[in-house]
Amino acid sequence: MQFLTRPDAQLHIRDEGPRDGRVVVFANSLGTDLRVWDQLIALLPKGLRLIRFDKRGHGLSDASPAPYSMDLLVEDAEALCDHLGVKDVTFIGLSIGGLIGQGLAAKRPDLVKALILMDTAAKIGTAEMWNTRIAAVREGGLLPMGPAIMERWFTAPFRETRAEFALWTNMLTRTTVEGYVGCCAAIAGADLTESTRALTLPVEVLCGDQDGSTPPDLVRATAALCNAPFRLIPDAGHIPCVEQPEATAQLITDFLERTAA
Ligand SMILES: O=C(O)CC1=CCC(=O)O1
Repeated sequence: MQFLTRPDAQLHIRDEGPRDGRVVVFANSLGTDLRVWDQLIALLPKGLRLIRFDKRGHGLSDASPAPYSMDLLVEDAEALCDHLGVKDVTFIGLSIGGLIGQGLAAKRPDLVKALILMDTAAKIGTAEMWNTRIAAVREGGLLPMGPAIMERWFTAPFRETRAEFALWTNMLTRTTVEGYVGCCAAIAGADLTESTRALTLPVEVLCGDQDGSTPPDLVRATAALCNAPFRLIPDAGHIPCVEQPEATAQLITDFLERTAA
């Protein structure tokens, strides 16, 4: 078991692949843990060093008391890279993980040499929307809102035909309330428009064509903000790495080839 000790929490991490391989760091979405990358990672080229982590209150990581700030979540990712002694990483962030990636690339250009933003934006939703969700989760937990969230995460064919769908629902609804609302608060307070506009590293932006959480037009606008190519992934909702791992892995592989040292 690998972990990172932060002042107020132990974070579960996974660091796999050759030590001298190109480093790729993954950051998961709200309500998912590092297993969200399992199928995708199996399809990536061999020889990469693949680093993943569970955000606070997600997966096996400790849930420090909410609320969290985006600065804190970016510091967690920064501490992870510093702890493992990696620089020049390619950072792949899904949804809130993409916000973390944008924040880290702006704060520590020495750490991040290339960025893939998946189903994310420089600003996601409004503070009012997130505060409503925080209140609902504090009141009733995650179980009641599971079905509505799943409709945004996955397309109807995936929800209706794939036996594994129930397990992804479990992943969401078993997320700790503290970790979930803590991350909602971080999203509510994050507007990275200006710092993302100023990014100069290679960026590519991907989005499921049926993403109901960060719809394609929102994600496309963030790609335009940082002059990055935007690619739609067909037949996918908010979590293309689960729903379309082959297509997503191909796009990532192409990006890695284009940005090889
Ligand atoms: O819960 C959702 O609707 C999806 C989501 C928004 C931000 C994130 O990380 O996931």
